[in-house]
Amino acid sequence: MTSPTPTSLLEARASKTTEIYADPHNPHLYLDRARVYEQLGFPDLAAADAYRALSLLESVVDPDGCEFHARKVARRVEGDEVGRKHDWDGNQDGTDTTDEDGEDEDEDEEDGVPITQGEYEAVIGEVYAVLVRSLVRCGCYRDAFEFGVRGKELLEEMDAAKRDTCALNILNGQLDSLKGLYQSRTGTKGAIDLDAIDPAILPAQGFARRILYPWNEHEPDRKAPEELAFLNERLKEVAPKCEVRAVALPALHGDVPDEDEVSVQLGLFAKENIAADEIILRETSILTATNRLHDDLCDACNAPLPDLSSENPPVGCEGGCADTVFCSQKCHDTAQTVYHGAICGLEDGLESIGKDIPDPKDKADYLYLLLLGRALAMSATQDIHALDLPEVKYIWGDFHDWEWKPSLHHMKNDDDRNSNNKVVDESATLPFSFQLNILQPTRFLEEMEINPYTSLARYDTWILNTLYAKFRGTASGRLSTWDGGPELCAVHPLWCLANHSCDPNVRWEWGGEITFRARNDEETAVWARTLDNGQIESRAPKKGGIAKDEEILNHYCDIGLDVQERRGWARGALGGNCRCERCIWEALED
Ligand SMILES: C[S@@+](CC[C@H](N)C(=O)[O-])C[C@H]1O[C@@H](n2cnc3c(N)ncnc32)[C@H](O)[C@@H]1O
Repeated sequence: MTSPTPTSLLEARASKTTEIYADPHNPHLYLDRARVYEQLGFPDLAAADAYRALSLLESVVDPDGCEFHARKVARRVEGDEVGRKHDWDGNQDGTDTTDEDGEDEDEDEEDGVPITQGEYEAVIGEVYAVLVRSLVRCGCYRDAFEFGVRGKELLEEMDAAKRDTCALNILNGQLDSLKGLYQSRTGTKGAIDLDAIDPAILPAQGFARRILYPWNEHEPDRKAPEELAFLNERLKEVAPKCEVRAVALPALHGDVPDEDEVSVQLGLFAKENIAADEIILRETSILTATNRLHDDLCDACNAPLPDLSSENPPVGCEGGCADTVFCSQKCHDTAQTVYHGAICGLEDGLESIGKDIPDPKDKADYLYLLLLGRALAMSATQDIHALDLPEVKYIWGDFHDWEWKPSLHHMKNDDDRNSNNKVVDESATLPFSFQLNILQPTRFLEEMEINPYTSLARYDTWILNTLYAKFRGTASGRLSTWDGGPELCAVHPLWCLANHSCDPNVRWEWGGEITFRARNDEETAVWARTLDNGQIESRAPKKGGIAKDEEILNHYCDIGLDVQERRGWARGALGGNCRCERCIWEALED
């Protein structure tokens, strides 16, 4: 047997995906693709496929409790044999009904033959083993533990002759390592029963690789002249004195980044001199999300709603959604064509997702989920791939290069993680959890009355991960005046092209629209550092205003903090420690 190569694995992934599009309720295909993803070093995508296989298989033993039923596409071939529509090597026969996007055009829910009890028994053990092993590899220990216990119990209850002992051994091994993790976290020692473990002690959030997937054909070459021209056309409307240009920034990835390495990205520049205090950019966005329930904010742009008694009072949804209110007729009409059309009338189910978050620590992560929900609604309403939405396509995802790392798939638990529960793989910087990347997005689709299996070409997990990577690199957030927690976030696709400096030349403000205003003389940063002899040295602040061809520099953290604190706050948004001129000078690194 020849060992797999990245090329052969990518081909296997592509052909399995084609098979899935044509046979979307077949759990065997998801299990097959999960195995390929494991070998490719994507345990997150493997977990998502294993969970799809599991959810479909559950319909075999509990048909009434499941909305979607496991079946495989069949055809009548010579001799009345029932077989697959596709060969295992991925070649399609002439009966394919999928369109370009892989969506089934005839959508015949009853297409195919049901998966039998025998098939269920043959694969359920392996499905659990792949799911649990993959979740452990991502660091999603809590869900890995819960699925592990469920799978173990199920296999142990099975007739010994039918039991998959290999899968049971894998589950036991994974549960043992989770026990070890639990004991190290609780300081307990000695033998411990599984039912004595409180899963809430185990971390639920792990990490996935933040990369441009090798099969992602939606990412534009943002530095190509025609793409820059397109962005500049859009920018003319919101920032007529600014221009998007390519710029070489210090590469910040990695614990010890190479000081000479640069990352060529985009940035905003002044096309002409700009006076202090001049507002140079005004942008509104519809890619917004709030976790406030039944709020006094516009559903579309999240600006405060006008008074009921005002000349232009708030506008209710004409489709009858009681809690969906807009600040103006314009926002109402835009919403219908941009994101609300596909979800109009479905608010009861959708409202329950991601809003009422008990643990304040999780609020920011759930805001990203709500932003994801908005992007799904935009994609469904406009009938366009979410990665092709103009609000999404051109924004920065802070992706690492893809390298095939088969070693990732032999990862053990704690040995391969650092103390922050982070997989020691430099590209694994995308927060990933079973809830936020697998379960809740599926709920969104179901509440939107979209079948998550037949719509995979539009809403597969790698697409959601790519959206999350883009949102986490660019969204701005607003804190609640009530409890100080995050309550609003939005992506402003042109505003977010501005890079960071701890000596910025603009301030930003976000009400209904987001603005950049050129700093004046009183607002530019004072540089100060403590020398080895304890003396404080400072530098006079720059003049306000921005000269032609100067880069527009935003600030991703409070510039009044000292260098270490600033670096701490901005690290997430920058992907590493800030190395702007002020930081280098203040940290005595020059
Ligand atoms: C919101 S985006 C800014 C626009 C981005 N340069 C683009 O091409 O779209 C944030 C990313 O820009 C880069 N960046 C911004 N300011 C930087 C700085 N001062 N030094 C290095 N990288 C910076 C980081 O990669 C960060 O993840």
